[in-house]
Amino acid sequence: MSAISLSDIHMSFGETRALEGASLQADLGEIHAIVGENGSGKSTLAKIMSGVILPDSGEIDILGVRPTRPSDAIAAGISTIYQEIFVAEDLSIWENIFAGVDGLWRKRCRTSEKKALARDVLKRLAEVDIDPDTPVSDLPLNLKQWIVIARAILQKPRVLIFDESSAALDLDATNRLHLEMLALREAGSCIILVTHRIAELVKITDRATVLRDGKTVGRLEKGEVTEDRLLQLMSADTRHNALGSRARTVVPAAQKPALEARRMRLPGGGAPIDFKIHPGEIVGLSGLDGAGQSEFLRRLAGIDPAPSGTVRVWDKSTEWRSITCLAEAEAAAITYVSGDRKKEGIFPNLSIFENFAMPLYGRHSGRGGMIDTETLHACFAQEEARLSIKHGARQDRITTLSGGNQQKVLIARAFAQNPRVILLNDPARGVDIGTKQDLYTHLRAFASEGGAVVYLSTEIEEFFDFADRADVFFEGSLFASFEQGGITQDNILAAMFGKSHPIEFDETVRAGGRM
Ligand SMILES: Nc1ncnc2c1ncn2[C@@H]1O[C@H](COP(=O)(O)OP(=O)(O)OP(=O)(O)O)[C@@H](O)[C@H]1O
Repeated sequence: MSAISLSDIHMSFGETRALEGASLQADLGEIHAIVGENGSGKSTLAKIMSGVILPDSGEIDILGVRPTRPSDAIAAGISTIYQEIFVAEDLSIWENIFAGVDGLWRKRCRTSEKKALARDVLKRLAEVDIDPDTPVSDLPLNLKQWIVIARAILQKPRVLIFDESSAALDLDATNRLHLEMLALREAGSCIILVTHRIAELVKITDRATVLRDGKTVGRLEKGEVTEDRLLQLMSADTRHNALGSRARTVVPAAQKPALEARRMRLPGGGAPIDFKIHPGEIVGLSGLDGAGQSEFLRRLAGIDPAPSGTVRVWDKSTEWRSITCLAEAEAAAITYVSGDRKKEGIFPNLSIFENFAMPLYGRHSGRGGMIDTETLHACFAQEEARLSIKHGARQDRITTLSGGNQQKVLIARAFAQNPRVILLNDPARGVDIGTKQDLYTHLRAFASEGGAVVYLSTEIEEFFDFADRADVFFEGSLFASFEQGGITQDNILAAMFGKSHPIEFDETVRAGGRM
């Protein structure tokens, strides 16, 4: 029998059947992926393995234990890194790294040792040398993600479950994470990997279990884990496999840009940035973490002020209008979708519908401030169908949705605002491959009707056949731009590292480690 065995698991949340006959068998010394569309039950299965929720029925044996509480799982050597980044914002880095595992360390480890360990592990994982007393609230999202990963790895787990936990990491960081996973596998641990980054998964996993609508629909052995096979199993619908390439957008020479930045400098950044996007164009933004692309996008959206330079839009009635704050961006029909939904996207205490409708209330209210809920519900129905949002009742809290479906609500909200320019900051984080492709289709349709799309992604593959141009940031400035044809993995990777020509990468690192 396998070291990890779950058979015929059923689990419902009220009316929602999250798992309906899911099974998984994995062994120590392997990397095992759980794959499936948004809402197919992956996180629920991961939470059952971690003792966070108890299933309604089914057989469970993980290293001889059936965890009924998180502490059972931890005691048996099972560590989990969840999709949402759980850190205590008011505590320091070292306190966060040792939070919850203090009982395991208290007797053996003094505070000074914990601080030293915390500093060392972050040097290795995140390649930053940072004071372990720094409050976590001051840190960017990717460092918070590393803290959570460090906490799990320091427990030397026998089973380590990653639930969509590389989603905040850039390419370089993901490669380092893969090396950690491979080292743990070598040491005899089992890694359970839940991810939508299919290309990455194919490189690193030994076996895969595929879920569809809460059921296990396939188990793939090493040689069988291919992108095509996974897609076939994940979705009964074959439409996702037919993704044609995008015809190049030809911008008339005299056309005014939909949005432009002139001589913009980023805080602590490098050379001033000149940027233009025309109606009908899709521009991809990328770069290693901290290279400035995210800061740049936020300034285009009017969220943060630029230390120097201007952002402006062309409007037939007013001619040029500058954007210096959110209100001006909204008035100019610029919408922004954040990939950090927990921090700046969702309102966790509100319902699914309220999260969608909130920015639309002003637009759909009549005399006396009465909100036209009927129209808003019709808008919701349209977007729900467009993005296949899987949910229970509309009045349920947004937090009852799977992570990917929460993200879809935010994307739906942006579309429903009838923008002229849509700015997306890694929007497909945690979104399944089928929905990603649907999202590209909708963005293309939006562009073909004259909209402009700026799309930041940590996954280079997202730009192929999709973007008209890919702009790559390096050390706080715009370093290189590639047009269709030049948008290749080698060109973009080289520019991310500040090189003008494709670099010879060590294939083992590119593939995620030593196989
Ligand atoms: N606490 C909850 N209350 C109500 N419904 C829930 C709850 N947790 C999960 N669900 C529902 O169970 C189903 C499976 O959710 P789960 O989070 O396991 O999916 P997933 O495959 O991990 O999706 P994703 O890829 O989007 O993270 C979804 O329909 C979700 O809305």
